[in-house]
Amino acid sequence: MTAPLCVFPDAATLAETLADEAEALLTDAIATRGGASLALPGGRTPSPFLIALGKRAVEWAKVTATLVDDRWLPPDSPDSNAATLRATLLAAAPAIRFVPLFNGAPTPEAGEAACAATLRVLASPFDLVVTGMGEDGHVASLFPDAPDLASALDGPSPCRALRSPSAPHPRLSLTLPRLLDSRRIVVLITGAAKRAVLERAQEDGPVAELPVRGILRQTRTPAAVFWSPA
Ligand SMILES: O=C1O[C@H](COP(=O)(O)O)[C@@H](O)[C@H](O)[C@H]1O
Repeated sequence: MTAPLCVFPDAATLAETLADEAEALLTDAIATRGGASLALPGGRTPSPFLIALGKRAVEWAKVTATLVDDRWLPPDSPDSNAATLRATLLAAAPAIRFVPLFNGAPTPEAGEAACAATLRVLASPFDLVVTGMGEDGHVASLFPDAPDLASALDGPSPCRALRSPSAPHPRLSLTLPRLLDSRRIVVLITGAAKRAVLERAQEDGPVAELPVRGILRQTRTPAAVFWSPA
């Protein structure tokens, strides 16, 4: 595995340590380039980190944030990743320029081209990408059982509409090349089940079987896995 595994005693320590690193990266980007950009995960695991990050003294008006993926749902849906971000980081730091993935089109397939156009005008590379991982090895919404996965693991588009028979809601996800178009990428996971998946991902096998391998194996972007037991 090229990405080191950083083990923390608990989720709170993990969250504070990652918030420290994110604060330093954003502060440096603002000082060096006048602005900073990051892409953030949905799901349940990242909330302590997003809350911790919101308490940091960053010049938030100079920060642009988007999501690594979202469920194709209106932003007030409780299952929307944008709703989670609004309830955590954006509640504490409303000056952030938030660029949602959901754009109101009836399906992610219908919204994909407009979303790709929006993403293409964002800064490249991101200063930081944080992604979660599911127990099937998916990162962002790169699900192993999504029929269109191959086109999201490779290819020029920054985002893809994806549907997984095992996941609720159709999705819009950053593609693997866009996720890796970052100065730093961190996979944020907790629990024994995900640690076991991570160990399986270190074995030989295709990226399409466990998409997290696409982050662990690459050498383009400095990567790490942050894990705590709970
Ligand atoms: O559906 C999703 O799941 C993954 C993992 O979520 P978690 O609740 O197990 O942490 C998440 O990283 C992704 O952004 C989300 O859309």
